[in-house]
Amino acid sequence: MQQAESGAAVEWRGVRKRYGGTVALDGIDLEVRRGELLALLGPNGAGKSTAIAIALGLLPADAGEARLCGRPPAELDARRACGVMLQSAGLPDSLKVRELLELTCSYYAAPRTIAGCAGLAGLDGLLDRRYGRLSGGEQRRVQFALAICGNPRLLFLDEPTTGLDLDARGLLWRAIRAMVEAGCAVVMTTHYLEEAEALADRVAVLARGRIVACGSVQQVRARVSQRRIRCVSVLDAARVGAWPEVRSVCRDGDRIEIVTDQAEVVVRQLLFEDSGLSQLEVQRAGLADAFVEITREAA
Ligand SMILES: Nc1ncnc2c1ncn2[C@@H]1O[C@H](COP(=O)(O)OP(=O)(O)OP(=O)(O)O)[C@@H](O)[C@H]1O
Repeated sequence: MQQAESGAAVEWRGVRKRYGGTVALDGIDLEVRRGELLALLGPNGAGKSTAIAIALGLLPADAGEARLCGRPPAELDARRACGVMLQSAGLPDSLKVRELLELTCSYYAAPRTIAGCAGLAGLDGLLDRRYGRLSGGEQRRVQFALAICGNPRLLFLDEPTTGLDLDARGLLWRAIRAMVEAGCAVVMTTHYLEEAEALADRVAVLARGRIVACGSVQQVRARVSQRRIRCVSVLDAARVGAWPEVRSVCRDGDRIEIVTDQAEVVVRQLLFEDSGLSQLEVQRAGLADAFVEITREAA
């Protein structure tokens, strides 16, 4: 199947969706290209799953449209180019992992080998186990293997690492990176902002059905001027918290941590008031800080 003329693997153009009185998507425009991972971020209920469901043709848009590789999502060829890992899978409990993989591979013209899927998703040793007897994290890895077994050119991952331990999460990150390097376009939702920071080429922040920030992780971080100051100090946290430039302050043992938009002013004041202050660090906003700030503004 040919790629869209625009080069987008998936695109949303003016997409709106309401459920009764609830506006889930309020006109979103977004696209993801081959070899690019877009992290779709947003608080609960922001509209992320609805956006994915519309792109997959599982839900109709009220207005606007989504395209997969330039085609309407309802077209079988367009959907065959996609791998999908949604939040709930509804797989039959009684089938063994190998059987699930063989069955799913059989839908595709050029699937991966079972061993290839198992290696990427960390399923070695689980292939002859029944799906229903696996732990939640093991089931999530099987769902990932099913999403990639057709060698997709476009991969939708809705909170793929929820419930995974650190090793399994690391393994999935490596597999996702390998897919992107091989030219796959990936749309991933996650509530783990360090995951978006580690994997995403671009992030889009949804709030109340609108895209309120979109760009590289650096660009989104740069949207907020916040800095975090950490130091060992005897100053009273409540007193520091009353300075007009300080947004928040907390004490952890002998250390205090301050969030501010005016780091230089606050650092000068700290040093002026506590000559014994030590271990001073100033850090710019991380993606998590930017996310909190941007979604707070949107609310
Ligand atoms: N079938 C439905 N009927 C009514 N309202 C719905 C339905 N599905 C979703 N909604 C509402 O639409 C809004 C967007 O939901 P959606 O599931 O897309 O959000 P989300 O960003 O994926 O949230 P989460 O992070 O919690 O998964 C929410 O207010 C939700 O309650």
